[in-house]
Amino acid sequence: MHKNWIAGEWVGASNVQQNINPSDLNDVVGEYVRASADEVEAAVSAAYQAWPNWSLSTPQQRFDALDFVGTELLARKAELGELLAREEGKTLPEAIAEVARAGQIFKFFAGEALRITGDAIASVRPGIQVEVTREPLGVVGIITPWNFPIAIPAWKIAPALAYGNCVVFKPADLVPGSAWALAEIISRSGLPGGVFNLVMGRGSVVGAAFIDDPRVTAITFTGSVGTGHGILQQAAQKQKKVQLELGGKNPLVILDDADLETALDCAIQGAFYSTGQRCTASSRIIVEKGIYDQFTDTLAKRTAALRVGHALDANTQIGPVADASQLQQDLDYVKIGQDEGAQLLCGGQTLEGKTPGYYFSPAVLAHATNNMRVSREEIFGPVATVIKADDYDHALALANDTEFGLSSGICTQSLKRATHFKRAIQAGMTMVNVPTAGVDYHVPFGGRKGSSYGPREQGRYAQEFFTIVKTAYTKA
Ligand SMILES: NC(=O)C1=CN([C@@H]2O[C@H](COP(=O)(O)OP(=O)(O)OC[C@H]3O[C@@H](n4cnc5c(N)ncnc54)[C@H](OP(=O)(O)O)[C@@H]3O)[C@@H](O)[C@H]2O)C=CC1
Ligand SMILES: O=C(O)CCC(=O)C(=O)O
Repeated sequence: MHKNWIAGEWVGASNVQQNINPSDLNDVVGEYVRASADEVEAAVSAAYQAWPNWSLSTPQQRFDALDFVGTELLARKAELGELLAREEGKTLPEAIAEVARAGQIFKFFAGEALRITGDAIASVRPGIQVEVTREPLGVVGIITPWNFPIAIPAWKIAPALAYGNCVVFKPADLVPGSAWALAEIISRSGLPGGVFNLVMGRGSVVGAAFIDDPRVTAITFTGSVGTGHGILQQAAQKQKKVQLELGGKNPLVILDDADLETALDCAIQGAFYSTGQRCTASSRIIVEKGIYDQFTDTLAKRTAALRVGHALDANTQIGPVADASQLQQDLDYVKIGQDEGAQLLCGGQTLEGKTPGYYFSPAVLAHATNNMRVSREEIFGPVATVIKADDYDHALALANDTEFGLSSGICTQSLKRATHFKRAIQAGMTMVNVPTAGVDYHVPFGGRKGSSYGPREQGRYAQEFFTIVKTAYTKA
């Protein structure tokens, strides 16, 4: 049985939940203890008490702990990748790559702990020196979703610790296994007790309890728009710092002059890999009218040929959907799209696997318009709409006509159009001849409009959220 890590000890025995493999519903990945409200309280207390000392820890101490975690994640990526694939349904190569990404993130932020800098600025008054420094926030509450069970925790926990904060971490209830494995490595990394705490369980119990606690200074959350907005309201009343990464309805624009193979690769990778369960997925494919029919026909043929199956099967390209409710959501949206007048060219159905699981064939909804619900709401599955554009200007206008603004992309051979698109698209990230999903680990990640709130995650920009600035004036 896998317990919670609170104040430097493994605790909890009651309220055990089973972690079920979405590729094989008979496979129990493990048993994990859900934290009680008292245990959440204990985790917050431990973090709050550990913080004064940890905030004064040396960059070397922080480097050593984070580097230890990164090294072990990289060394165990095959084993932990298998665990991740079993609990979330990502294919084994995708899962191993995600564990490696988590390891690289810990290594990156180990280095960042050594690179914390400030400014020395001449005062406008004589004899005074001004220093601007970055200080840790205190206790940071971390709430993560199920679709990246180890990379998203890594890119929140590693910077929080690197910049001297203490952590209370609540992973998604659906995928506690990778989070527990990460916490187990962190528990051996040399951090003093209470600096890092794991509290598994339902968001409505565990997450809600620490958001209200005045000792938690900041909350970083990735997940759905509705939950994110609720957390923001709750936390803002207590004047907490909040960072939200929410949904996307990411456009991939394909112009007549695009290299067709590149465009197809970008569309299939971006829309369907990782079973489309990425906030960066290319869920709206906007195609210029000159190549619309050829592109759409080829896309449908290639999508229909994708091999859906057990995440651990070497032959599988698309793993199962994460759970029954997500599967139902995908099926519902395919029906909604058809009812709205989009044409289902392939997929959109449940499939029988060799084992009982949540198998769903990737769906292409062609002749869609941008005002259909399937083009406006996040489906979070392997379902893409294909929308026809009259020309580049029309495609750009369609791409920007959304409440979201996370990722975006264009496939074109025109440097002029690519340059214009990069400037004019209203999104936090944009890609030229590269899929909208699958980002680097050392550069900023985040969106505009309804997709994000607060400073960027990842790369050195992460310090904007995880530190607070102090200005000191000294007269010698
Ligand atoms: N932008 C993104 O990366 C993601 C977007 N989504 C979108 O969200 C939809 C639903 O997915 P779902 O997993 O339910 O997303 P949620 O937003 O409900 O869950 C994200 C995290 O928030 C926690 N949580 C839920 N309610 C609360 C609360 N009241 N207080 C504090 N924490 C809370 C969850 O816990 P628990 O696990 O117990 O629910 C989970 O850890 C998807 O279909 C997709 O559209 C989902 C995942 C990632
Ligand atoms: O596309 C990626 O690499 C990251 C996607 C992501 O963070 C998400 O879906 O939550």
